[in-house]
Amino acid sequence: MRKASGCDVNVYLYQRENRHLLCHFHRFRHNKLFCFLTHSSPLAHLSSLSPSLSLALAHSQVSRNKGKRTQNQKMVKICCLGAGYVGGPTMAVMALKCPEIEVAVVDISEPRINAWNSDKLPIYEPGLDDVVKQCRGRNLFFSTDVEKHVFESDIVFVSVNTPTKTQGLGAGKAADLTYWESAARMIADVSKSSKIVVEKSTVPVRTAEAIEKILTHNSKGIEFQILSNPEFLAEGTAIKDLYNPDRVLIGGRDTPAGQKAIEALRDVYAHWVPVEQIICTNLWSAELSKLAANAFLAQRISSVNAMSALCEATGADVTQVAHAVGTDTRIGPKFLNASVGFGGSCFQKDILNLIYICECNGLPEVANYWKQVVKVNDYQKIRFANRVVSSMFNTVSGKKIAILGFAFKKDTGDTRETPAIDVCNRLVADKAKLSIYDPQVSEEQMRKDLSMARFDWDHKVPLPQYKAEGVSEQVSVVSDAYEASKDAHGLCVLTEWDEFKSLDFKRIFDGMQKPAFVFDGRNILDAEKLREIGFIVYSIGKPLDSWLKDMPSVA
Ligand SMILES: NC(=O)c1ccc[n+]([C@@H]2O[C@H](COP(=O)([O-])OP(=O)(O)OC[C@H]3O[C@@H](n4cnc5c(N)ncnc54)[C@H](O)[C@@H]3O)[C@@H](O)[C@H]2O)c1
Repeated sequence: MRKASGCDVNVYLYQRENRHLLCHFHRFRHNKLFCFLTHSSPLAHLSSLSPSLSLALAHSQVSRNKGKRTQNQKMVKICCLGAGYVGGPTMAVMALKCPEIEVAVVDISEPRINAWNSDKLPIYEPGLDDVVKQCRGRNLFFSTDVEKHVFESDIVFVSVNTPTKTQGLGAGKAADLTYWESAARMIADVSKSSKIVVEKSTVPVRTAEAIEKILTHNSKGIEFQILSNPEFLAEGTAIKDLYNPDRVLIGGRDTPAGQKAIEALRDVYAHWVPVEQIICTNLWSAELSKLAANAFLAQRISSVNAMSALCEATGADVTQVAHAVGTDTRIGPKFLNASVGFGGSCFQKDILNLIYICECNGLPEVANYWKQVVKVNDYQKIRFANRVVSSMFNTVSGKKIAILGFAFKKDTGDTRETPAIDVCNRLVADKAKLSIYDPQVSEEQMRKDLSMARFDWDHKVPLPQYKAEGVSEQVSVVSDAYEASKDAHGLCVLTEWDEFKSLDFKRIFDGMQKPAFVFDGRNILDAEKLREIGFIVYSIGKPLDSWLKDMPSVA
C-alpha cells in the first residue's frame, strides 16, 4: 500500500479462474471504493450489486483447493447492529479472522458500547477478552454512531434483540420485532449505496420478506439483498463455537443477485470455516432451521427431565438411563443431562415463537406438541423447589437456604430465563431466607431479575407469584459459597459452576444447621461423599434418600 494525495491507493492481486488481475483501489472518505482495472475484468458476474460493493466483494473471493484456501486482500466494511451476547463475540471473531476487513459493532446503548471499549467487557465469555484485545482499534471498533457506520458499510448484520411479545396480538408467544423493524427503517434511511443486510438475530420464518418490504419501499433505488445467517453459538463456549462451528448457515433469495450475496458472505466465513461446513439454503429454510434447532435441543432436555421424575418415582437412576439411551448412535450422548431445567434467552423464546407460527398456520397439533417442551421445563423447576420445601418438613418459613449459582449455565453471567429465578421466587413465596452466591452475576442483576413480573402465557403449572418487598428482605447476595451456607438449613446448586465441585463440603456441613440438606439441581456433586459427611442429599432423577422417600410426595 502507498499513500497518494488525498486518498489511499491499494494495489491488490486478484486471482480467479487462473487469471490474474491487478486492481487499484482508491479508498476515499466513507470507505467508498473506486476501482480501476488494468486488465479485462472477470467481475461482471457481480454486476447486479452496486459497483463499489461488487468490486469489494469480488475481492473477497478466495480460491479453494480441497478445503484449503489462499486469501486475497479485501476492502469490505462490515457493520453489526447490536453489541450483545451475539453481536459482540461474533464480530470480534470475524475481525480476528479477517484482518483486512473493518468491522464496526454499533449499539444504541451507550453504557454497553462504553463497556466494550473498556477493560471490563459487558459480557463474560471465556476467551473473549483476548480476542477483543487483539483486534480492538485495529479492525474492530465499537461505537454508538450507528448511522455513520451503517452508511459506510457493505454488509450490515442485524443482531438486535427479538424478545417474546408481552402485550397485544400474539403476546406471550410471538417474537417482538420492534427493534428489528426500527433497525431496518434506519438502514433504509441512511443508505446511499447498495448493501447486503444479514439477519443474525433469531426471527420468525419469513421475517426477511417483511424486512425486504421495509427496505425496498424506502430504498430510493438502492439495492438491498437480505440474507439469513442465524447464529448457533452457545453462551459459555461462544468463542470456541465461533472458531469451530458445526456449521454456518446462510439463506438467501434464489435469484442471481441473491446467490451472489450468499457467495459474498460465504467468502467472509471461508476465512476460517471449511467451505463444506457452510450450508447454503433458501431464506425460509435458514430462518426456520434456527427455531427448529433450538426446539430440538430444548426437547431433549425436557425429555430427560421428564424421565428424571419417573426415575425418582421408580428407583431408576437418570444418569444410567441417559447413558444407556445415549449410546444408541441414532440418539447420541449429548444434551442428556437431567437438571433443574433449561434457561437462557433463546430456548423458551424460540419455542414460543415456533408455537405461535404453527398456530398462525393452522397447525394446532404441532403447536401443542412443542408447547409441552416448555410446560415440562416449568414443571421441572417447580418440582425442584417443591422438593426443597417438602424435604424440610413442608415449610421453609424463616429458614436460611444457600443458593449456589444464579446464571442460567456455567461460564456466563447471563441470567435471562435462568431456572434460578423461578426456584428462588418459589422459595421466597414460602418465606425462606435466601443467601445467593454466583461467581459472575452481580447483586444488582439478581435483585432486578427477582423483582420482574414473570410473563405468564397459559402455564398449567402454577409459577410463583413474586412480591417485590419479599425479595429485598428475604434475599441476601454474598461473595462466596461458605458465607452463603453459614447457618443455612439447606443448600441448592442451581448452576453447574466448576468451582462448586471442589468446595470443602465438610467445612460447609460443620457450619450448617442440622439436619443439613443438599439439593443438587445439576447433578455435579458426589452424592455418596456428601452422605458420608452427614448431608441428606437430593440429586435430580436419582434414587431418593430414605429421608426424602418418607416425606410427602411432591407435585
Ligand atoms: N444469546 C445467545 O446465546 C443467542 C444465540 C443465538 C442467537 N441469538 C439471537 O441473537 C439476537 C441477539 O441476541 P443477544 O443475546 O445478543 O441480545 P442482547 O440483548 O444481548 O443484544 C441486543 C443488542 O441490540 C441492541 N439494539 C437494539 N436495537 C438496536 C438498534 N436499532 N440499533 C443498534 N442496536 C440495537 C440492544 O441495545 C442490545 O445491546 C436475538 O435474536 C437472539 O435470539 C442469541
